[in-house]
Amino acid sequence: MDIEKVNSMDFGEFVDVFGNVIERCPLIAAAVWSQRPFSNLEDLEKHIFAFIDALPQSGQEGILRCHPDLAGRELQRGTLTAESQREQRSAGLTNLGADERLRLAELNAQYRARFGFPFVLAARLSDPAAVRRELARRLRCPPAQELRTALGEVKKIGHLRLADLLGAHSARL
Ligand SMILES: NC(=O)NC1=NC(=O)NC1=O
Repeated sequence: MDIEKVNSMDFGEFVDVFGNVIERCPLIAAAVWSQRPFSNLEDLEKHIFAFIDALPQSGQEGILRCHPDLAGRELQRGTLTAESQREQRSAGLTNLGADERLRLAELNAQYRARFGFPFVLAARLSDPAAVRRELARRLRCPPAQELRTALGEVKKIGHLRLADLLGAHSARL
């Protein structure tokens, strides 16, 4: 899909296509649509990220809370979005042993209790051991710093999903 096609989309089509670039936050695509035309993938991505950066902290935390836990209940129940299912599978999280899954659930619960939002990490770039290591490490970070880190991961996930949608596998992360 080229950027001319993107710029020609009406509101409904644009939100249909880009509504899950940021997990379960179609409002972001809806808000960004009115800023078209976009010069290229990077420009579209820049507008999506600028919307996130401009939100108050409560809004940013709301975006994080739209993310399903890694190897959590939604994965077990099969209620993940298609993108999230693919990402979690590619990270090797769909066939963990019971003990590994329990360990992650405990760490996720500790993380959520401390920060008030779920642990978010671009799973596609990761694997079970790295997820556990990062979760244990970030659990000890100061809240303000952790919010920034988590939003950075949301952007990495968004970048990868956009690149898939527009077929431009840009190397930059
Ligand atoms: N809590 C999360 O990090 N969730 C996710 N990361 C991904 O890359 N996909 C997800 O669903």
